[in-house]
Amino acid sequence: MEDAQEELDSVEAELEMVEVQVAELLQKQTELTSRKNALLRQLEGATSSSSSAKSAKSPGASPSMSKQEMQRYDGTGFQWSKSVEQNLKDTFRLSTFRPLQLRAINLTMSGRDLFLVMPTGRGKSLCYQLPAVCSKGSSLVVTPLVSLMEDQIMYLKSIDVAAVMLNASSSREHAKTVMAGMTESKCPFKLLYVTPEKIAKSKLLMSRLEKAYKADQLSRITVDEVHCCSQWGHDFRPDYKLLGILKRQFPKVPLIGLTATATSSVLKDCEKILCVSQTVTLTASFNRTNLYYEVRIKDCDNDASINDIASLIKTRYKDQSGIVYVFSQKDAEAVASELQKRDISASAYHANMDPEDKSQVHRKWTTNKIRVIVATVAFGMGIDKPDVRFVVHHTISKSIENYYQESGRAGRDGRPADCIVYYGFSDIFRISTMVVMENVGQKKLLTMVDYCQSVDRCRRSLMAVHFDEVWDNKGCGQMCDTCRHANDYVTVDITQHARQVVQILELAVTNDEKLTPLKLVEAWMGKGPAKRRKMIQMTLLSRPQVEAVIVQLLLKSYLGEDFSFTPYATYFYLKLGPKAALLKNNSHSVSVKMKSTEGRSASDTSAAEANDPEVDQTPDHVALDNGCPPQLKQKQLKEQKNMSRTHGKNKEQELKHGPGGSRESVTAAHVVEVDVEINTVNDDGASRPVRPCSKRKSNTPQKARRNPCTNVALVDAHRGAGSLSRASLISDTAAEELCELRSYYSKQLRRINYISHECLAQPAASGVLACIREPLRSLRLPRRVTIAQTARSLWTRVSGRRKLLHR
Ligand SMILES: Nc1ncnc2c1ncn2[C@@H]1O[C@H](COP(=O)(O)OP(=O)(O)OP(=O)(O)O)[C@@H](O)[C@H]1O
Repeated sequence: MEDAQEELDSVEAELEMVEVQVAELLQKQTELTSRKNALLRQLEGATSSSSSAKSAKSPGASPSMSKQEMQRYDGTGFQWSKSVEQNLKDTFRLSTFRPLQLRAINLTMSGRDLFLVMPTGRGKSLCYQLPAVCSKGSSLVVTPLVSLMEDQIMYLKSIDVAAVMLNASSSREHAKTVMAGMTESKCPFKLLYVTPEKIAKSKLLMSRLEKAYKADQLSRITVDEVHCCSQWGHDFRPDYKLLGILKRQFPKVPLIGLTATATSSVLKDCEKILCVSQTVTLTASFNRTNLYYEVRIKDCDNDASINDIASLIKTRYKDQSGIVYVFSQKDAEAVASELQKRDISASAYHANMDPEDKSQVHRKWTTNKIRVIVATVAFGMGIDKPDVRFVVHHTISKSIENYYQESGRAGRDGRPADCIVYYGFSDIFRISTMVVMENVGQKKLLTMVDYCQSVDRCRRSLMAVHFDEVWDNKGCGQMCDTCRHANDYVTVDITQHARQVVQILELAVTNDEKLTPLKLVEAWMGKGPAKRRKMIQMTLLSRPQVEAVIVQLLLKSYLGEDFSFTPYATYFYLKLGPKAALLKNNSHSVSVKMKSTEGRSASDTSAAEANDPEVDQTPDHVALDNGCPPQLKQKQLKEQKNMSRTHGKNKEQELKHGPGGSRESVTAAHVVEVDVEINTVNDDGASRPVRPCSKRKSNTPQKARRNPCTNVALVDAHRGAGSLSRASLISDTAAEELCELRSYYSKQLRRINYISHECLAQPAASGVLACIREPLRSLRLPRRVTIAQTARSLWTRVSGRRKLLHR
């Protein structure tokens, strides 16, 4: 039995090692694959004729159109060209086409099926509205939202283009007139807007479309927001899945799908769903050069972020129009009311409002009677107010596509505008529970989190990767916070922190416990049951740093997500991720990029101020994180000042390389590193133990952490000058722990004493004790270890000696 047990232990140990190696290889594979893809994209970019009009390609297996053939569609020698030109000027009152518009119009007029991927506000609508005006009969336009239809119809009416819509709330009378008109030889309207639900549910509509098709009166099928077809798209709508019927029934009618945010895999899916093949895809660069992108860290105190937003609106965006996006209907009401309290003309907008109220709010905002609209994502697609100077996200979006779409409401007049997102730790998990049911919801959310967490990569480059676009960082033109503060970050080794977090989660597994992100943060910061506190290594990082480390570990798969469902709610937990085992390997390290403490905060300049010589752009303060709200910055600044008073010149060194010259730490709040020596040396060179310190109740670990620097104590003030080089700066918390450890150690010593007396059956004699005490006294623990490691190491040695005695 014993042999079997022994072998089992060794097999298990070996297995563990193999698992670590497998995980390491998998990590390597992921890195290599992503590098390979980046290189392939680079090569593809170098060979393609990309410009602002990036490419014309087919998302499916169908062959792409040749460059020459494609260029032909930029011309004006088609039979419809004259009419197109004339209507552009006379009907739409525009003088020239924007990039890709003419190509798209010529392609659809020549009967090709087409996907047009163009950033928000670039003018996709013209690419189906102008052909509709220039064609016989009417065009069918499938649109996801009634509000979108209303906007378009309002606009078309204003330029005298006849357009109608059919949706669930259309009266019977209206529906009858529209359907009758569809088959007339001179159709009374040029565009018919319908929802996908109408196509799926109205047999009458389908039969009328059939008649119109046969009468050659159905000129085009337009699918607006075409990404909604795909289950991989961010706005997947099941009824869009049924739109394949249109191309199956009316194969000769050209289809044009429009979207601002579809990746190639989404388009592939759309192609299948819509039953089109040989589709030409025109992709314009996603880049909107007039938008300034910025990420700010959201204070856990909601008031602080509201104050920050309010102050932005009242100063930087004084008298300007903008949108504040929020997470929920409740947030929309609350944030709008908070802004109103701060004398800002703001109104809420969300799906649960009365349609009449929604229209009223929208109208007032469009006519500048309300300056700020505080909205959920219900307010988005099709909003075409040209002078939106800012789009602030009070909560991060659920994906990059969503963020791009929502922030894209800004600056549609081509003038500078700002897109600011407030990124908060707890918001990640609120959204996570919301998107858990979505196909790739978690993955998309983490990409958005990665966008926010990034301190070194251009925000545009992150979007470019997401939208499969080859990107040159120069294209940003310093119009994002990371480019504007390019060297404002340091690389930090967080391996030890990662091990501590993993240890807490392992302990939770042992105790059959699940930890929410908040619980994990608190546990790591030393809150929670005393029993747990004793068993884990508490961190001295500040709360924002703790949160940043945890998010990084989640992004890097050292941590994973776990959900539990009740009939009323979904709960989010953190668990060990696939790469957690790698941390068992001593040679494995985890490093991340973090905002350095030096330099100007990203939040200090906007798109408008970027080129303003009046604005002072010299570094004026020390920042801890990406553009914290001023209140938070002040708090952190205060901490830093305290710190610098204590540590003086060492701070510089520690910020760059971490305590002791290593690259361990990044911010001042993290400089309390415990370097324990149980024995200290007297002036005379004799070794003596650390004096027990009296327990001070006021110095709870929490309090000590809140003000880590003011309680810094020198372990032994009586050290001689020679031993000062080894002196350890430890906080009261650490000193307290050390005292506890010492008393524990003494108890063990007494136990050994007792055991040794019993075992050796000798009268109480100092000789036995001396033989243990001396080696114990001379224990010199390695530098740069934590208290818990010290305790473990001590205990191993103490029990080793006890075993010796037992023999
Ligand atoms: N060729 C052009 N010249 C000048 N302005 C144009 C041109 N084409 C479109 N616009 C204007 O650009 C604005 C945005 O156009 P449009 O609403 O079609 O954008 P979009 O790409 O559909 O955006 P979204 O995806 O947000 O719906 C409109 O005000 C439109 O009048």
